[in-house]
Amino acid sequence: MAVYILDNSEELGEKAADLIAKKLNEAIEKRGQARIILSTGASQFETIKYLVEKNVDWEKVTMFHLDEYLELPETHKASFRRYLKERFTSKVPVKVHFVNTEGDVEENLKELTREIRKDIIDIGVIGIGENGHIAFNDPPADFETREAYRIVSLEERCRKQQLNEGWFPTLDEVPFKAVSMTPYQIMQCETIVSSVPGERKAEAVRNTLKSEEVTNMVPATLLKTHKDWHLFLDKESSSLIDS
Ligand SMILES: O=P(O)(O)OC[C@H]1O[C@](O)(CO)[C@@H](O)[C@@H]1O
Repeated sequence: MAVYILDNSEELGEKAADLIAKKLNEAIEKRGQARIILSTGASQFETIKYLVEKNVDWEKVTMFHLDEYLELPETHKASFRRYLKERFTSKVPVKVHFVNTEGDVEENLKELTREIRKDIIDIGVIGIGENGHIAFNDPPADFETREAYRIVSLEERCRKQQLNEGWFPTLDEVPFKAVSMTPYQIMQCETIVSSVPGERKAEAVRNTLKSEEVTNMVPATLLKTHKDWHLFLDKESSSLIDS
């Protein structure tokens, strides 16, 4: 595990993007292609903004999508497909595999699972929620399932976070269910980079780093057992580490 503490979210995003681009270029050099998983949310704004400016042969990169709300049209401003299209896939010519929640979702997930398991994933860009979640695996997260994706229920704190971030006008409008990559599948990435800026993440960061055990009540603790996990914090998100 490597922890980097930057002054602010801009510096955090730039440094995280540097590392992600380096890993993508190493994979392209070695295997002729690179495969990346991207997460979304306000915490990933700066990382993705700097990432698309990096010197990478993007045509050799395939992007997989981490999680998505169920029953939310792509036209909704909270749609993660919309987010990724606006901020990433419209800016760099990558191949893309979205979590498609239109039509037969189970069938779509089977197809996505076949695609993701065709080869290794070089890098997972995996944010951490205020409740310590990774993707939409809220506590208590299922660390056991070997599926790649599954349909999950969202806990109240996670839904409130989405409201507070301004993605939805009322709590009632925040979906109760989502498709999420599983913790098991996340852990298959060769490298994991977590960009976690901001004061509202300070508690989750402290709980993740301080917990002596891996616990599904703080799902991000699982990342501490990964062979190559890089955690990018800023002054605010790291403010409770020593408390
Ligand atoms: O950026 P946020 O909204 O704080 O979310 C943190 C993480 O949680 C998820 O959004 C799921 O809510 C991930 O995709 C994201 O990186």
